[in-house]
Amino acid sequence: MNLIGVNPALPGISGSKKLGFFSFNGGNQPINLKPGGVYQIKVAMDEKQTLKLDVQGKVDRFANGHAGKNHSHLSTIGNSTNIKWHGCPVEKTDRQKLLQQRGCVIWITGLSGSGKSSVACALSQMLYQRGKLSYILDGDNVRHGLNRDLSFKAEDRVENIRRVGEVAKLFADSGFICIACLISPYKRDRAACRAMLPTGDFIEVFMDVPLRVCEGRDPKGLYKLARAGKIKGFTGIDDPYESPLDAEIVLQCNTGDCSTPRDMAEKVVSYLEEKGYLQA
Ligand SMILES: Nc1ncnc2c1ncn2[C@@H]1O[C@H](COP(=O)(O)OS(=O)(=O)O)[C@@H](OP(=O)(O)O)[C@H]1O
Ligand SMILES: Nc1ncnc2c1ncn2[C@@H]1O[C@H](COP(=O)(O)OP(=O)(O)O)[C@@H](O)[C@H]1O
Repeated sequence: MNLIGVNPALPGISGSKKLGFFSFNGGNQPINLKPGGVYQIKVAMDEKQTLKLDVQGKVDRFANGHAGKNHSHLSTIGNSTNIKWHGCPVEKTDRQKLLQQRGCVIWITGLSGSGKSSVACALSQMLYQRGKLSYILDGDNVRHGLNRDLSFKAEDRVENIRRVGEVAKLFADSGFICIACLISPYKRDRAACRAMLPTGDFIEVFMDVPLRVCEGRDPKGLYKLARAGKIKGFTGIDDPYESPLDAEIVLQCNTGDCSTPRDMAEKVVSYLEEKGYLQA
């Protein structure tokens, strides 16, 4: 932690005072101490002449990905004016300790029929068997409720992804491993969802399955209808899909002979394990 412009008379602090700004995960963030809270604050200078602060007690902590969280002032966020973030003492880290896992978002993108839902279900099952909590946000399912007002025209797909991204962010903040599986055809929208989360917590999984394989499966008969012109704007037929170039995990299947959804999910579990998401 690099402290900038902090009042050195820290031990005498009382009431609610903003101490200044410190660098946390790369950004300058204010620390607020609450009236009535008990804090032990150690200040030390390291060999690089950087002030070090060690605060123990109830402190408002900040994490990346909480754009617009302002603990002291009224804010305008989009069309919402005069709003103020309400912090609570039980935070993400506390929930994660309880669950013995780290909240994150596994974002599975790919064409219709590429196997997104199958991998999501296999992954959720494998995590459950290990005692890890996950929740699936499946595009098809979310369109049955929260996003029932949205169509498949470009601007509605954008809104679909934005809403699911925001919900996924909340799940991750709750400590869950949130598995979002949507076509999510536009790079920009996936990048926007990535930007909602702390670095590393958005794990993009690309179902790299070519159109001919997906079309060959066609479990819902939708490709057939799209080819017949009965569905307009179908992804991969007459609507675009922008493949990711920087996905954390690529699950490939070039032929009809693919590895099973379970084997694919295994790769995601290994990634989570390696990155420390399966422990607090
Ligand atoms: N025009 C069009 N294009 C693509 N897909 C269509 C369309 N119309 C209906 N469907 C069915 O909707 C499912 C995709 O919903 P998503 O919310 O994941 O789509 S998107 O991310 O907003 O593009 C998708 O489900 P999956 O097959 O599970 O991907 C389709 O069954
Ligand atoms: N790895 C796989 N190998 C062979 N068939 C698969 C595989 N994954 C999924 N499928 C089949 O492909 C079809 C589409 O799978 P689904 O998971 O619904 O894809 P999506 O959610 O991307 O539309 C289903 O009939 C499913 O049983």
